[in-house]
Amino acid sequence: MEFLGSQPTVDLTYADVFLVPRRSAVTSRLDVQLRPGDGTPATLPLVAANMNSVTGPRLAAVLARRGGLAVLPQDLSLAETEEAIRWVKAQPVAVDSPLVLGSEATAAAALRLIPRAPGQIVVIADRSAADVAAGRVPAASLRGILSAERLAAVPADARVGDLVHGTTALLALGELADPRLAFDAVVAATAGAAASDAEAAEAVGVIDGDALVGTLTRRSALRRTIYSPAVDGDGRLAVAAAVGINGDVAAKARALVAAGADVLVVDTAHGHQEGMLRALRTIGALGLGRPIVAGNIVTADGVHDLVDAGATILKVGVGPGAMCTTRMMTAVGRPQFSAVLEAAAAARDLGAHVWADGGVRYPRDVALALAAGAASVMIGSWFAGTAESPGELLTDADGQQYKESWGMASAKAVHGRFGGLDPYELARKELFAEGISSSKILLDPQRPSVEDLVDMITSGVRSSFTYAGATDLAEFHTRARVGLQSAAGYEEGKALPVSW
Ligand SMILES: NC(=O)C1=CN([C@@H]2O[C@H](COP(=O)(O)OP(=O)(O)OC[C@H]3O[C@@H](n4cnc5c(N)ncnc54)[C@H](OP(=O)(O)O)[C@@H]3O)[C@@H](O)[C@H]2O)C=CC1
Ligand SMILES: Nc1nc2c(ncn2[C@@H]2O[C@H](COP(=O)(O)O)[C@@H](O)[C@H]2O)c(=O)[nH]1
Ligand SMILES: [K+]
Repeated sequence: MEFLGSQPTVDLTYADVFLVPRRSAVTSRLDVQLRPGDGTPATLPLVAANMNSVTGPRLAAVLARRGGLAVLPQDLSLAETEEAIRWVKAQPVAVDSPLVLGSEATAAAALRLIPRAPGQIVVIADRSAADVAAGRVPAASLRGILSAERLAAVPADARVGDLVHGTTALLALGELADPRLAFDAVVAATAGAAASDAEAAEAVGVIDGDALVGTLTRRSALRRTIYSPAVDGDGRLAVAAAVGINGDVAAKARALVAAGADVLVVDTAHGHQEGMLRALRTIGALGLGRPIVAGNIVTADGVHDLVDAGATILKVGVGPGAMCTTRMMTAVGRPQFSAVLEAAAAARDLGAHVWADGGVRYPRDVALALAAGAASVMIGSWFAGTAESPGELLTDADGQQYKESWGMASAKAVHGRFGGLDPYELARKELFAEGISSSKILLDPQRPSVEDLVDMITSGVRSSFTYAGATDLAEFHTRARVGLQSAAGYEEGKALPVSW
């Protein structure tokens, strides 16, 4: 990366800078390759943050299916994390995991599972209690597929079993191996289907033997032709898991890898501290054979010390997070663009990589983090406002759907993490909150799914690469030319939703 004009003398964040277009030989945005090349199985430079309001098994599976990676938070118990990893590993790679409801469920119950928005579907099946407990969906129990659009048009207490009409097209998983042919198969199977529920009519059930294993819509079949899933050595969806720096770090790291975690993230607010170095040496000595991400840091010194202790990827960012009050509480941190730039340069010299963590609100911020040298970009709050994040889907007084988010150093998170301690120890921990305890993250009605956000972000970033004349991340790192802008320059870049 180079600066347009002279090297800046103050630290910068994403809003301070812009990318300059330059002569390009890349003729199509679809020729761009977004692999982070950081030693993880990810094929996209996107990571979902290890926050309780962001990453759960459902979001992890959906993101990995498109090539991103999600980090299960360290606040889940070991048993919960192992169960989450097992669930992700059991999900289909080529088709979507089915969201299943019994016929007796109401439309309101279905709309707590999926938002009232385009592209959202639910499977209706009459399963036995034993099948429900085992997570099995016998193909014979399938009653049909309903879209959120249809569910939103009926009374809240309508039984979903009464709403399914006609038969759902079924395709065998074995016939869907080739992504391009699978798209055609979905189109052929749904052509001319009854259109009382147009969106559901464009979805197929996918069976393997006598079990329903997934669904596929035209959109998900199209996505499959564009993205490559992030998978482990056995071809199962990849997932990362976080550990803190306290407690029996070795036992937890070993257990997470034994459960199938593909990447370990050692995470604490102040990553450049002895406790972190100790934890990294302990984990390194186990020889687990997994990429080790560590943070958070914002300096080249931090990179040197953490890599020396065994980290292969550095998580960079102190204070930029949407739920984060660290800068206002402590004055500590660093504007994120400069933090990533310095850390990435130091990491490159050591053969290590950087994840830019926090402060991403637009696709441009992802492009700029990559321009600064990051291999991948971690997103928290933005992904909290999606159908797949773990929180309950809520509706505010204006009818807008939202989910709650909170910081991992907030009083709420600290209370959850240390609730088992005696009251005195808990009270001491609660003195140091550095995050927001409750925030409302609206679902974008046009982009309710994390996949919709991935589409939006990657299309922006692919385009950034071609403006810079880069076909892959390594070229983007060298070809990106960055200029400084005023606040007015930044404002000028925004679209105008109403006239002035
Ligand atoms: N990226 C960011 O800007 C930030 C991120 N976070 C996130 O919040 C979560 C919780 O992290 P964390 O609060 O570190 O909790 P942890 O449970 O990981 O514990 C942190 C440990 O470090 C010690 N410590 C020393 N100095 C500090 C400090 N300045 N801030 C925090 N701990 C310190 C603590 O001791 P003692 O409690 O006795 O001081 C404790 O032993 C993590 O996911 C973290 O990434 C939190 C803040 C900033
Ligand atoms: N200082 C704090 N930082 C926090 C807290 N919870 C999470 N985080 C950090 O934010 C990023 C995600 O950033 P976002 O802008 O995408 O939401 C996350 O990965 C953490 O590093 C907190 O309570 N305090
Ligand atoms: K902030």
